[in-house]
Amino acid sequence: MTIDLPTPDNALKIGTRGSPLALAQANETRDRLARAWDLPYEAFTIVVIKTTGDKIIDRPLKEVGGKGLFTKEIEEALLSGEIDLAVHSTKDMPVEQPCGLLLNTYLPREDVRDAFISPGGLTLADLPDGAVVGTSSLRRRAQLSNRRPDLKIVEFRGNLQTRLKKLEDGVAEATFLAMAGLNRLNLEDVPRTAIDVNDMLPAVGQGAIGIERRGDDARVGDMLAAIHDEETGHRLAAERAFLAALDGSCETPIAGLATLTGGSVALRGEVLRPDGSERIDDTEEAPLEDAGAMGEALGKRLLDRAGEGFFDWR
Ligand SMILES: NCc1[nH]cc(CCC(=O)O)c1CC(=O)O
Repeated sequence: MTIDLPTPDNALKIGTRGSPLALAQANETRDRLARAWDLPYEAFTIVVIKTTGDKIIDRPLKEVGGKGLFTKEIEEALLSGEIDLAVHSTKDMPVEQPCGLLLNTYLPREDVRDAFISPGGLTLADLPDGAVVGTSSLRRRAQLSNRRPDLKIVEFRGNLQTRLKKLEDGVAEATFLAMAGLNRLNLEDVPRTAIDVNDMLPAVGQGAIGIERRGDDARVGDMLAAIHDEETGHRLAAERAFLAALDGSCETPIAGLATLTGGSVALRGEVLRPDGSERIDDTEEAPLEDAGAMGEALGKRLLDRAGEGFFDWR
């Protein structure tokens, strides 16, 4: 295969948000591409793009509304040719991409678990009755309310550093973060305990870096093929088809995690009422090639069992 590789004079442009986590993910992508194709770092430039979600930091995202708050400007830059590929946290990605764009390259997945973060070194089970916990995630809020209706949950937005500062300031006694984010930022000092996935099922796509590109850009497609992780790809095919069937937006508490055993993919999915008063979960398994169809079937089954109005606030 001969492909026209980028050079320092004609560098490949990698688009990303500007948060420390987003930059770490863009750097990992650049490192893997440089190694896979034996290119110098200078053959890539990292282009930081500010998204609507980054600009609005004082309101819960569900009030701002809509999907793609963290992706719109980045996808516009891809379509206009301002960047050649975009690096995302898959968990933040809508299930469908705009016409002309493809999201099907995934790097090897990090730890998928949520972390319980408490400066006092507490675990979830130790939290005293009525304790205040901060989170901006509807899924975590619903899962926590389901297990511990006694806790008081407060809104906690901002990037990882902002949230850690809020804990230091005593705004809440504990919060949750993805293990993947802590690991990618080498935040060994942050007091955390990893939560078993059976106690708190992660978000679809959690821990996976996804790379988006123009569908007609064969050169970038070839370059990305060298760093794609097949196993993560199969897991994400199941999880994202599950999410799509449930019409998951940031307004619905949904969790889902696929694992591979031998030649098959197993998926566990969960939906909750926003107030945590009810939780429905189920599992399904299929051969690898049926990952998408299986995910969709499980999503439809949960939707059926949930019935109309399940996700409404009350
Ligand atoms: N919604 C923000 C977000 N998107 C991805 C991650 C963590 C990294 C990942 O899951 O890949 C986080 C922060 C968090 O949930 O703690």
